Amino acid sequence: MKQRILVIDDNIELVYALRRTLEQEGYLVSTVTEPTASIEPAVEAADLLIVDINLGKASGLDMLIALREQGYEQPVIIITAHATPHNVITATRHGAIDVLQKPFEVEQLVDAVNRSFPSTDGNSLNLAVDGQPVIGTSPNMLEVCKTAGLASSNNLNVLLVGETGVGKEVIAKAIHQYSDRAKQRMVAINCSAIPESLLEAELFGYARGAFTGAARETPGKIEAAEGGTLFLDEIGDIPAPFQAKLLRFLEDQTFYRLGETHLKQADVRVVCATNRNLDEMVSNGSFRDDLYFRLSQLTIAIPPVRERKEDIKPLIELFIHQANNELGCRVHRIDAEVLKAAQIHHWPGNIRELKNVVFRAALSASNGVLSTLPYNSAQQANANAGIKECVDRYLEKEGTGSATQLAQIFEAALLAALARDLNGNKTYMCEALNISRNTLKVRLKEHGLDF
Ligand SMILES: Nc1ncnc2c1ncn2[C@@H]1O[C@H](COP(=O)(O)OP(=O)(O)OP(=O)(O)O)[C@@H](O)[C@H]1O
Repeated sequence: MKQRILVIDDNIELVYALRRTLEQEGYLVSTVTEPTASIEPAVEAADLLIVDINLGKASGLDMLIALREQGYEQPVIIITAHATPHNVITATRHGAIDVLQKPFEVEQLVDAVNRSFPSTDGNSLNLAVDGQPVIGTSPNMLEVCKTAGLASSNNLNVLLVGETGVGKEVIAKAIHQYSDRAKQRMVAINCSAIPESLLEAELFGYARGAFTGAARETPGKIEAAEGGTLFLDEIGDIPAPFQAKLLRFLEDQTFYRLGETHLKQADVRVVCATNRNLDEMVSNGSFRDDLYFRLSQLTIAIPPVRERKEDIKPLIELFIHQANNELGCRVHRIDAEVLKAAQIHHWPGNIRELKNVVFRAALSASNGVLSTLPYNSAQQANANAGIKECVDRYLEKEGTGSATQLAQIFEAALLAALARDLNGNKTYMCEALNISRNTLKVRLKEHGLDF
């Protein structure tokens, strides 16, 4: 029997095109273009829904939530021109199996539809959401938000990995805020900031007199997070003895306060983060493999900012707005050339660095325009953090390569550094390199740096 698809979108041309495509694929398609009308009968008859978020006066997300509340369990694919983290996480949190950003290729939709049918076994993806002003509509962030949505709908231990400043804590908060535990607290511990001897007391709590200075009975972070989420940041930095204790706790969520003999039972969801390479640490024996497997029931790799170029402009706009509010600056915009340079900067400190740089620039901006970005001098010294990292990565992955390959890596790093230093001005870049504009364009394109 043919599968029935219901398309809900107020864009008549798009609905027509989708109907044609899906019918050619062998599906039976019905459509709703005026979502104010009662849609339940049409939903009832469908095996899969394709829903736009912005339906004029109505919201596809509200509709999805309402349908779920009424017990409609069909798979839903969300299509939207506004794939913001909030929208993506909310959609996946409420059981959308995919979110496609408009404009999309017809094949992408057909692919998503085809994938949805074999998976009507109750294992469809649910993802998590965040209540923070989280920027990120790049394809890479879309994937992160989808997995965060999945995480928010279950209790699996989550491991967030990514370079410093990419937003691991932000995503941890998102997972918590969109989960059923949102009414309880998310309690964070920065494992690298606590002396080894105090980690256990901090996490499990202690009885009066359990150690010198333990003046009164004190609950630990696990108890503080009861019913909510425990966020263990910098998990790669915990010492071996503590790894064993944490593993024991994760096995059945029971623990003793230090100096007590009464076993306590916890109900917390554990989310961890690290910028270290745990795989490597497991291989060299500095991180227990059993703990690693336990912590990484769901792993979310958050890409560095340089792999989320589409997000840089909205992030800068957000930070300008924040600088205006928090520091009393009066910045209206960033100069177009400066923005271009920012979009190809290496950003080793990721979003944290971007935010600091924008705040500093906002303080010294004149005429309401950011006309330069004061990149960190430490990082400038490293101008070529990029070069070192590229070479290391290259040598790691590829072994020793040919001189030509290495030259390519240096060329890419040189172009990126030059574009940054010259604020993305191609005329100056051509002069500096003594090459034509066309050659510059080709070289930039070849290295994925075209702007
Ligand atoms: N998607 C985002 N949108 C807006 N701001 C963000 C986003 N992601 C991160 N930030 C901001 O960037 C800064 C760094 O984020 P966060 O602390 O979550 O990074 P992290 O990966 O946990 O860093 P570290 O590895 O150093 O612990 C914070 O000020 C945070 O608010």
